[in-house]
Parts: sequence; C-alpha cells; structure tokens
Amino acid sequence: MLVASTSHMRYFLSRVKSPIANEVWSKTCFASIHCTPVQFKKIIMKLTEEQRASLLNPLKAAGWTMVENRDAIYKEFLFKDFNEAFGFMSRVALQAEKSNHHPEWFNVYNKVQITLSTHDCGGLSDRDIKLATFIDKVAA
Ligand SMILES: C[C@H](O)[C@H](O)[C@H]1CNC2=NC(N)=NC(=O)C2=N1
Repeated sequence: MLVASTSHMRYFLSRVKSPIANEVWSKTCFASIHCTPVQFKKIIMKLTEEQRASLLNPLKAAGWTMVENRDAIYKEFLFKDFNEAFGFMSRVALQAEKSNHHPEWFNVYNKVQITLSTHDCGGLSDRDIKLATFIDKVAA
C-alpha cells in the first residue's frame, strides 16, 4: 500500500487550518489504521516466494546469480575498456539516484561487479528486480 512520505504529510498538515479539513482528515485512512502521519514512511517488502519464482528466473537466465548466505543477486560485466565501463556505471548511477535504489559495485578497468539487495528490508525487493532489469538493458 502506497503511503505518503513523512515530508509530504508534514507539508499537508502545515497547510490544513480549517476544522472541517481536520475533521475530514481524522476520518481518512491514516486515522483508520491508527498511525499518526509522522509515522508514515514507504514500507519496502521483501519478495515473496511466488515473486521470486517469476521475477528472478529471467534475471538468472541473463546471468544474475544468487549470492551465497545473503538474499542478494550478483552479476559481472566486462566492457571493451575503462571508458565503456565507466560510461555504463554513469548511466546506472543516474538511474540509481532517480529511483533512490543503489547498487553495491566494484570496478577494475573494464570489469564491473554488481551486487543488488535492498538494505531497507534486509533482502531482495522489487526495486532490485527493476534495477537489475535496467542494468541489463544499459549493458546490452
Ligand atoms: C535514505 C535512503 O532513501 C535509503 O537509504 C535508500 C537509498 N538507496 C538504497 N539502495 C539499496 N540498495 N537499498 C536500500 O534500502 C536503499 N535505501
């Protein structure tokens, strides 16, 4: 369930002055689930078993592997030279910033080693699937 971020909630509450709006507000979903707005933050869920079966297979077929003793995926990329490798990393970095989801990676010359996992939930989430899919498109 998508919930507003804390900063959005603070802004909304700072603009709400009228008692009517407050009345409406108290009857919205926030009150119904007994959370105060300040507690709201997007909750990232780990992939379910069903999601893993469907979403990880295409990535495994593309060369991603499960990391031993960790709920994470790993892939190694080789490029013509450092320039190509760094250009790849630059594009991935921009997407990581845009999606607020960042890889764990290591680069030596034309090789880039990438591990993906979601720290906020302690394992794989749909954000890792989306970023891995994007990474494969950029590397193609
Ligand atoms: C505060 C910031 O939104 C979080 O730390 C984001 C940043 N990038 C992230 N990247 C990854 N891989 N996992 C996260 O949980 C994560 N969380």
